[in-house]
Amino acid sequence: MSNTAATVWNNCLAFIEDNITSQAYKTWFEPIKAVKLTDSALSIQVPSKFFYEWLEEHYVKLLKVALTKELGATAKLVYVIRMENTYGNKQPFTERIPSSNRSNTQASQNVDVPLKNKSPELKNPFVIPGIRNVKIESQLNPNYNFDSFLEGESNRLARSAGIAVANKPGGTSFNPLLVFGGVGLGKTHLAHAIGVDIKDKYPEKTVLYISAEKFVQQYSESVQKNNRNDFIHFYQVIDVLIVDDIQLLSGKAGTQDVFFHIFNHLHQNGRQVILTSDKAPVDMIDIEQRLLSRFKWGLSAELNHPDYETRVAIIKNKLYRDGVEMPDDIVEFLANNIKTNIRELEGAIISLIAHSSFNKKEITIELAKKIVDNYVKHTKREVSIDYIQKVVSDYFQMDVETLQSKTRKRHIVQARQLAMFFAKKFTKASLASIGSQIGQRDHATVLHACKTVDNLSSTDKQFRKYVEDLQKKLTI
Ligand SMILES: Nc1ncnc2c1ncn2[C@@H]1O[C@H](COP(=O)(O)OP(=O)(O)OP(=O)(O)O)[C@@H](O)[C@H]1O
Repeated sequence: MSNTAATVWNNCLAFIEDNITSQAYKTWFEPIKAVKLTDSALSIQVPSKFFYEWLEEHYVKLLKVALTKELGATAKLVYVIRMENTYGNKQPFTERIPSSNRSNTQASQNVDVPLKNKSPELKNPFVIPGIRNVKIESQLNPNYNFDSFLEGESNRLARSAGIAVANKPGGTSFNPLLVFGGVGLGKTHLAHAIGVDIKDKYPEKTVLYISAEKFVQQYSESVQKNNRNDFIHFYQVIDVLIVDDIQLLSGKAGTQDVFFHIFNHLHQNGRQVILTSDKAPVDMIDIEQRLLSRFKWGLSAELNHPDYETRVAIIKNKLYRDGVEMPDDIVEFLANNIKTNIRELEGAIISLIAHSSFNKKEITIELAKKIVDNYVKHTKREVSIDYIQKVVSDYFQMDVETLQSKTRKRHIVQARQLAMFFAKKFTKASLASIGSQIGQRDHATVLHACKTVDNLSSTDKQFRKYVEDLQKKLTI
């Protein structure tokens, strides 16, 4: 019986399957098709250039043994790269690899290099050593590390998950790790800290930090320059991908699609993905469902507002690092007055130090009050959920515990729903976070409350008056 491409390849596959894990076999060998057999050269079709690079880097020896068994010592393997183009063109196409790619490899003398753009086939991988590891600048800020990221109740889960991921990137169930929380609460700092720690522990790993904004921009440039595939390949070789402010992909269907493919590739290959967002996945809008469900695969860890002790610790740590001393009563004053944004807390400290050194004045409580006024005025618009509950409870002459209780009494339910409605309106907190702060309810209850308040205010005159009164009280 004469050999055909299919029979030779099937025999090779049987041998390969016995020698690697079934996951690797499924991922890297099942998608391959044998397309041609001439003399002792077997052509196999692979779905991407990246695929070819991966085979060459990881399985070239195994392929050589398998093929030599079938076709003898002169066996040759030829790759045909056929891309199923999911990014616009409907037709699949066969990619031509420019010869410059080959000269990048640590080539031996007798490399059989295809002429530039002449042939879509990469000949004889057995004599071409693997593609060199590309060096990618990680874009990490070394000052944003775990030592400078102080632990408190508000960030314990996210910080511990971050440390677990850094110890074993891609090897925990926190993949992706999604860190979410309001403005200035440390999402970027924590994301960098994980990357910095991974780089310390695993210097050979390729780590990349990128803001979602930059990612969107790079993608649209790649579309303009018609090199989307290079863009995708670049991201597919990364071991640890950190994307900051992922909510910015909202409404950008093309970028979401490409990110979906990159994400799947990384995830399937055990690489680590770390994302940050100003919202919980459940609150993200205009993000495709299939992508949202990927975000929920791993762990979503929230950064909450820091409690008083953590705020004091953050201030003291900053002063210590800047070599500045400040009386305890001023530290306490700052911690008591700037509660919802660590960036503003840091800003107040910097302003205070600058004022006192430029004007050569002592740091006094009066100066602190003046400076904090700038921030508090600014933050006054950011009403806290505690404050909303207090105002609503006072208005209905009940205490906050009653408002939060499990009772189904109509006027208490309405007060609770109003508190949820205003919390959604006046704060950046997620539905889940509002629910947990107003009587331990879930996000669906908060959503229902918001809809009910909307409906009642357009149909019930008395109820509309409640909404208007409360709105005034909360915006004075
Ligand atoms: N736990 C912490 N310990 C020490 N510093 C912190 C902590 N959390 C945040 N910071 C500091 O607060 C500032 C704001 O943090 P960061 O920029 O990471 O916030 P963010 O949540 O990414 O904000 P944004 O929503 O604006 O993107 C940074 O200077 C950061 O170092």
